[in-house]
Amino acid sequence: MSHLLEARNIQYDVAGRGTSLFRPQKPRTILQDVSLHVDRGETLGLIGSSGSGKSTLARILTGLVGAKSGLIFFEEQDITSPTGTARHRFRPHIQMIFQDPQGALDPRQTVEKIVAEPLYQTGLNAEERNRRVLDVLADVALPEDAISRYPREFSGGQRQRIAIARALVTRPDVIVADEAVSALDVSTQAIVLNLLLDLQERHGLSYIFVSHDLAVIRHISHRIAVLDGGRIVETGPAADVLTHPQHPTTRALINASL
Ligand SMILES: Nc1ncnc2c1ncn2[C@@H]1O[C@H](COP(=O)(O)OP(=O)(O)OP(=O)(O)O)[C@@H](O)[C@H]1O
Repeated sequence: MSHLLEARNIQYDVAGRGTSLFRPQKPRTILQDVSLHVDRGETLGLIGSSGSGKSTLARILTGLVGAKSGLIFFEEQDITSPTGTARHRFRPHIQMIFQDPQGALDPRQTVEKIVAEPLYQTGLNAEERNRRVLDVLADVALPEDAISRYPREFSGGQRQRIAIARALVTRPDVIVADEAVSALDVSTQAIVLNLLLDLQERHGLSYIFVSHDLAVIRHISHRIAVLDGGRIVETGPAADVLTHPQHPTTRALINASL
Protein backbone atom coordinates (compact mmCIF):
# COMPACT_ATOMS: atom_id res chain seq x y z
CA MET A 1 0.00 0.00 0.00
CA SER A 2 1.28 3.46 -0.79
CA HIS A 3 1.60 5.99 2.01
CA LEU A 4 1.29 9.76 2.05
CA LEU A 5 4.82 10.30 3.40
CA GLU A 6 7.28 7.47 3.81
CA ALA A 7 10.91 7.18 4.87
CA ARG A 8 12.83 4.03 3.99
CA ASN A 9 16.09 2.93 5.59
CA ILE A 10 17.30 6.40 6.53
CA GLN A 11 20.88 6.71 7.71
CA TYR A 12 22.45 9.93 8.97
CA ASP A 13 26.02 10.40 10.18
CA VAL A 14 27.91 13.35 11.62
CA ALA A 15 31.66 13.83 11.76
CA GLY A 16 32.97 12.44 15.05
CA ARG A 17 35.75 13.91 17.16
CA GLY A 18 39.21 12.49 16.44
CA THR A 19 41.21 11.34 19.44
CA SER A 20 44.40 13.01 18.22
CA LEU A 21 45.77 14.97 15.29
CA PHE A 22 46.97 11.74 13.66
CA ARG A 23 43.81 9.67 14.10
CA PRO A 24 41.18 10.33 11.45
CA GLN A 25 37.73 11.37 12.63
CA LYS A 26 35.26 8.50 12.64
CA PRO A 27 31.75 9.47 11.59
CA ARG A 28 29.11 9.01 14.30
CA THR A 29 25.83 7.42 13.24
CA ILE A 30 22.82 9.43 14.43
CA LEU A 31 20.08 7.56 12.52
CA GLN A 32 20.32 3.99 11.35
CA ASP A 33 17.95 2.10 9.06
CA VAL A 34 14.96 4.24 10.03
CA SER A 35 11.75 3.43 8.17
CA LEU A 36 8.38 4.96 8.97
CA HIS A 37 5.30 6.37 7.28
CA VAL A 38 2.24 8.48 7.86
CA ASP A 39 -1.08 8.15 6.04
CA ARG A 40 -3.65 10.82 5.23
CA GLY A 41 -5.46 12.24 8.25
CA GLU A 42 -3.27 10.29 10.63
CA THR A 43 -0.91 11.34 13.43
CA LEU A 44 2.30 9.45 14.01
CA GLY A 45 3.77 10.25 17.42
CA LEU A 46 7.55 10.02 17.52
CA ILE A 47 9.02 9.44 20.97
CA GLY A 48 12.47 8.66 22.32
CA SER A 49 14.85 9.87 24.98
CA SER A 50 16.97 12.99 24.58
CA GLY A 51 19.55 12.55 21.82
CA SER A 52 17.78 9.55 20.22
CA GLY A 53 17.57 11.40 16.88
CA LYS A 54 13.96 12.70 16.82
CA SER A 55 14.75 16.26 15.70
CA THR A 56 17.29 15.06 13.15
CA LEU A 57 14.69 12.74 11.64
CA ALA A 58 12.09 15.55 11.61
CA ARG A 59 14.51 17.80 9.72
CA ILE A 60 15.32 15.06 7.21
CA LEU A 61 11.61 14.38 6.57
CA THR A 62 10.96 18.07 5.86
CA GLY A 63 14.04 18.35 3.63
CA LEU A 64 15.93 20.79 5.86
CA VAL A 65 18.86 18.37 5.89
CA GLY A 66 19.81 15.48 3.65
CA ALA A 67 20.22 11.88 4.80
CA LYS A 68 23.43 9.96 4.06
CA SER A 69 21.37 7.17 2.56
CA GLY A 70 17.80 5.96 2.39
CA LEU A 71 14.76 7.26 0.54
CA ILE A 72 11.85 9.58 1.22
CA PHE A 73 8.61 9.42 -0.76
CA PHE A 74 5.64 11.76 -0.89
CA GLU A 75 2.67 10.12 -2.61
CA GLU A 76 5.15 7.68 -4.17
CA GLN A 77 7.30 10.48 -5.62
CA ASP A 78 10.94 10.33 -4.59
CA ILE A 79 11.69 13.56 -2.68
CA THR A 80 14.87 12.31 -1.00
CA SER A 81 17.20 15.05 -2.25
CA PRO A 82 16.63 18.30 -0.29
CA THR A 83 17.70 20.25 -3.38
CA GLY A 84 16.01 18.10 -6.04
CA THR A 85 13.16 19.31 -8.23
CA ALA A 86 10.67 16.81 -6.73
CA ARG A 87 11.42 18.08 -3.20
CA HIS A 88 11.08 21.65 -4.44
CA ARG A 89 7.72 20.85 -6.05
CA PHE A 90 6.35 19.09 -2.96
CA ARG A 91 7.89 21.39 -0.34
CA PRO A 92 4.62 23.32 0.19
CA HIS A 93 2.88 20.01 0.98
CA ILE A 94 5.15 19.19 3.95
CA GLN A 95 5.56 21.95 6.53
CA MET A 96 7.22 22.10 9.93
CA ILE A 97 6.44 23.67 13.31
CA PHE A 98 9.23 24.11 15.84
CA GLN A 99 9.34 24.14 19.62
CA ASP A 100 10.14 27.75 20.29
CA PRO A 101 7.60 30.10 18.73
CA GLN A 102 9.67 33.06 19.95
CA GLY A 103 12.82 31.95 18.12
CA ALA A 104 10.98 30.70 15.02
CA LEU A 105 9.30 34.05 14.29
CA ASP A 106 11.35 36.99 13.01
CA PRO A 107 10.71 39.78 15.58
CA ARG A 108 11.21 42.51 12.94
CA GLN A 109 8.48 41.22 10.63
CA THR A 110 4.74 41.77 10.92
CA VAL A 111 2.51 38.73 11.30
CA GLU A 112 1.35 39.30 7.72
CA LYS A 113 4.92 38.99 6.38
CA ILE A 114 5.75 36.02 8.63
CA VAL A 115 2.67 34.01 7.69
CA ALA A 116 2.88 34.87 3.96
CA GLU A 117 6.57 33.92 3.71
CA PRO A 118 6.11 30.29 2.48
CA LEU A 119 3.81 31.61 -0.27
CA TYR A 120 6.56 33.51 -2.06
CA GLN A 121 7.67 30.21 -3.65
CA THR A 122 4.17 29.43 -4.94
CA GLY A 123 3.54 32.10 -7.59
CA LEU A 124 0.38 33.50 -5.93
CA ASN A 125 -0.08 37.25 -6.46
CA ALA A 126 -0.24 39.81 -3.62
CA GLU A 127 -4.03 39.78 -3.40
CA GLU A 128 -4.21 35.97 -3.32
CA ARG A 129 -1.47 35.88 -0.69
CA ASN A 130 -3.35 38.39 1.44
CA ARG A 131 -6.57 36.39 1.21
CA ARG A 132 -4.74 33.19 2.20
CA VAL A 133 -3.14 34.92 5.20
CA LEU A 134 -6.52 36.20 6.44
CA ASP A 135 -8.03 32.72 5.91
CA VAL A 136 -5.37 30.93 7.97
CA LEU A 137 -5.44 33.53 10.74
CA ALA A 138 -9.18 32.85 11.04
CA ASP A 139 -8.41 29.10 10.94
CA VAL A 140 -6.19 29.42 14.02
CA ALA A 141 -8.58 31.87 15.71
CA LEU A 142 -6.37 34.95 15.60
CA PRO A 143 -8.08 38.29 14.93
CA GLU A 144 -7.75 39.97 11.51
CA ASP A 145 -5.91 42.93 13.01
CA ALA A 146 -3.06 40.57 13.99
CA ILE A 147 -1.64 41.03 10.48
CA SER A 148 -0.12 44.43 11.20
CA ARG A 149 1.27 43.48 14.63
CA TYR A 150 4.63 42.00 15.67
CA PRO A 151 5.34 38.65 17.46
CA ARG A 152 6.30 40.41 20.75
CA GLU A 153 2.74 41.72 21.04
CA PHE A 154 1.37 38.16 21.46
CA SER A 155 1.39 35.54 24.23
CA GLY A 156 3.32 32.25 23.86
CA GLY A 157 0.18 30.37 22.85
CA GLN A 158 -0.75 33.04 20.31
CA ARG A 159 2.78 33.00 18.90
CA GLN A 160 2.49 29.24 18.39
CA ARG A 161 -0.80 29.92 16.56
CA ILE A 162 1.12 32.31 14.27
CA ALA A 163 3.66 29.54 13.62
CA ILE A 164 0.82 27.10 12.89
CA ALA A 165 -0.81 29.64 10.54
CA ARG A 166 2.48 29.95 8.66
CA ALA A 167 2.70 26.16 8.36
CA LEU A 168 -0.90 25.98 7.11
CA VAL A 169 -0.74 28.80 4.59
CA THR A 170 0.51 26.58 1.74
CA ARG A 171 -2.37 24.14 2.45
CA PRO A 172 -0.01 21.28 3.32
CA ASP A 173 -0.88 17.59 3.59
CA VAL A 174 1.65 16.84 6.32
CA ILE A 175 2.91 18.91 9.23
CA VAL A 176 6.00 17.76 11.09
CA ALA A 177 5.75 19.22 14.59
CA ASP A 178 8.96 19.12 16.64
CA GLU A 179 8.10 19.59 20.35
CA ALA A 180 5.48 22.07 19.14
CA VAL A 181 3.78 22.54 22.51
CA SER A 182 6.71 21.87 24.85
CA ALA A 183 7.44 25.55 25.52
CA LEU A 184 3.83 26.28 26.56
CA ASP A 185 2.20 25.99 29.96
CA VAL A 186 -0.10 23.00 30.45
CA SER A 187 -3.43 24.77 29.86
CA THR A 188 -2.11 26.53 26.73
CA GLN A 189 -0.71 23.16 25.54
CA ALA A 190 -4.21 21.67 25.74
CA ILE A 191 -5.70 24.56 23.76
CA VAL A 192 -3.06 24.34 21.02
CA LEU A 193 -3.32 20.51 20.85
CA ASN A 194 -7.09 20.75 20.48
CA LEU A 195 -6.61 23.36 17.75
CA LEU A 196 -4.27 20.92 15.92
CA LEU A 197 -6.87 18.12 16.27
CA ASP A 198 -9.60 20.42 14.98
CA LEU A 199 -7.44 21.47 11.99
CA GLN A 200 -6.74 17.80 11.28
CA GLU A 201 -10.44 17.03 11.18
CA ARG A 202 -11.30 20.02 9.01
CA HIS A 203 -8.45 19.68 6.51
CA GLY A 204 -7.60 15.96 6.62
CA LEU A 205 -4.07 16.86 7.76
CA SER A 206 -1.43 14.33 8.74
CA TYR A 207 1.00 15.02 11.56
CA ILE A 208 4.34 13.60 12.53
CA PHE A 209 4.42 14.76 16.11
CA VAL A 210 7.74 14.69 17.95
CA SER A 211 7.44 14.95 21.70
CA HIS A 212 9.12 13.74 24.87
CA ASP A 213 5.80 14.22 26.69
CA LEU A 214 3.78 11.00 26.67
CA ALA A 215 0.60 12.73 27.87
CA VAL A 216 0.77 14.92 24.77
CA ILE A 217 1.56 11.92 22.55
CA ARG A 218 -1.34 9.92 24.02
CA HIS A 219 -3.72 12.81 23.35
CA ILE A 220 -2.82 13.31 19.69
CA SER A 221 -1.38 10.09 18.16
CA HIS A 222 -3.01 7.31 16.20
CA ARG A 223 0.24 5.39 15.94
CA ILE A 224 3.54 5.72 17.77
CA ALA A 225 7.13 5.04 16.73
CA VAL A 226 9.86 4.78 19.37
CA LEU A 227 13.42 5.89 18.58
CA ASP A 228 16.35 4.64 20.60
CA GLY A 229 19.95 5.42 19.70
CA GLY A 230 18.93 6.36 16.16
CA ARG A 231 16.88 3.21 15.47
CA ILE A 232 13.14 2.60 15.52
CA VAL A 233 12.73 -0.05 18.22
CA GLU A 234 8.94 -0.25 18.36
CA THR A 235 6.00 0.95 16.35
CA GLY A 236 2.26 0.30 16.51
CA PRO A 237 -1.19 1.69 17.30
CA ALA A 238 -0.91 4.28 20.11
CA ALA A 239 -3.12 2.37 22.57
CA ASP A 240 -1.10 -0.86 22.08
CA VAL A 241 2.30 0.78 22.42
CA LEU A 242 1.29 2.73 25.52
CA THR A 243 -0.55 -0.09 27.31
CA HIS A 244 1.50 -3.12 26.17
CA PRO A 245 4.98 -1.79 25.37
CA GLN A 246 7.19 -4.50 23.88
CA HIS A 247 10.61 -2.87 24.02
CA PRO A 248 12.50 -2.00 27.24
CA THR A 249 13.07 1.57 25.96
CA THR A 250 9.33 2.10 25.51
CA ARG A 251 8.71 0.69 28.98
CA ALA A 252 11.36 3.01 30.44
CA LEU A 253 9.84 6.05 28.70
CA ILE A 254 6.38 5.14 30.02
CA ASN A 255 7.66 4.51 33.55
CA ALA A 256 9.52 7.83 33.52
CA SER A 257 6.30 9.63 32.61
CA LEU A 258 4.19 8.15 35.42
N1 LIG B 1 24.91 18.58 12.93
C1 LIG B 1 25.25 17.83 13.98
N2 LIG B 1 26.53 17.73 14.39
C2 LIG B 1 26.88 16.97 15.44
N3 LIG B 1 26.01 16.24 16.15
C3 LIG B 1 24.72 16.29 15.80
C4 LIG B 1 24.26 17.07 14.70
N4 LIG B 1 22.92 16.92 14.59
C5 LIG B 1 22.58 16.08 15.59
N5 LIG B 1 23.65 15.70 16.29
C6 LIG B 1 23.65 14.75 17.42
O1 LIG B 1 22.72 13.74 17.09
C7 LIG B 1 22.09 13.23 18.24
C8 LIG B 1 20.59 13.29 18.06
O2 LIG B 1 20.16 14.65 18.14
P1 LIG B 1 18.63 15.06 18.00
O3 LIG B 1 18.54 16.53 18.31
O4 LIG B 1 18.12 14.60 16.71
O5 LIG B 1 17.96 14.22 19.18
P2 LIG B 1 16.56 14.38 19.86
O6 LIG B 1 16.03 13.01 20.06
O7 LIG B 1 15.71 15.35 19.11
O8 LIG B 1 16.96 15.02 21.27
P3 LIG B 1 16.17 16.06 22.19
O9 LIG B 1 14.93 15.33 22.67
O10 LIG B 1 17.14 16.32 23.31
O11 LIG B 1 15.88 17.26 21.37
C9 LIG B 1 22.61 14.04 19.41
O12 LIG B 1 23.63 13.30 20.01
C10 LIG B 1 23.18 15.28 18.76
O13 LIG B 1 24.22 15.81 19.51
